[in-house]
Amino acid sequence: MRTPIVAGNWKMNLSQADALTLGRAIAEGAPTRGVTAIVAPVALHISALGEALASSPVLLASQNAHWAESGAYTGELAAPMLRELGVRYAILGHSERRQYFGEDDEGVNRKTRSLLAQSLHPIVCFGESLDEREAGRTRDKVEFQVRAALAGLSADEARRVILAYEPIWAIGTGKTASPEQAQEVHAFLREVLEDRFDRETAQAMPILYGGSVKPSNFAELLSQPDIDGGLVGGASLKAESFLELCQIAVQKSTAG
Ligand SMILES: O=C(CO)COP(=O)(O)O
Repeated sequence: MRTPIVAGNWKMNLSQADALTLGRAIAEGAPTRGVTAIVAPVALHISALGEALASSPVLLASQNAHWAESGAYTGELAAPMLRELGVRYAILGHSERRQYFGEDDEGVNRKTRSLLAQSLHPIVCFGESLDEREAGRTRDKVEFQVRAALAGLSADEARRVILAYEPIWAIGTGKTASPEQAQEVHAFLREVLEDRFDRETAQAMPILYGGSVKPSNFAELLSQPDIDGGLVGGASLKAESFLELCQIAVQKSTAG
């Protein structure tokens, strides 16, 4: 069975003092089993958070990482540097990075392949815009993005990747995809993964949903068979709601 995942993407929020307060509260309340809890602070705070979370079950993610191990890439973050600070995951291809920083499918694939080689787990984001959904192009878009991100990977490598379906129209808007809308896309992705790799790999890979996830809608989203967790923005910035999401995930794993 796939362990449910609750991943908090803090985006460009919180002073270091506030990030530490939040991190400590999450560390204190996080369940020790039944959920993989992950937080992604801004890079500046990763080191301090690493210490605050050290003896807790909460794992650290970066919001980005470069493909190279080091070199002349001003402003970028290398996987070995992140690993040194205890980071295990890196969010790649978030729609905000695609929109504002020119991240594209080719770059996401390059990062995915090199981060796997450098022992980080990529959390690969993708999703359709409102125009694409309304034009009936959701499946084409997500299939294209997922195939592009996973190009060149072996099945063993793919199993170390987390996918995150984030319909752009649902991010930060308060509009969540309905559980049925999200499940339809997740089930379709499972077929794409089976076609691309094999059935075991398709079943093993976690597919998260992201876009206005909160405690009031998470249980229903998670009750869908192909939704394995949430990539959470706004609701991850408060310990109470993040921990509530973790508890909902634990309920799913003990029930299923
Ligand atoms: O972009 C997101 C997570 O990566 C979703 O953000 P919200 O949960 O604030 O909609």
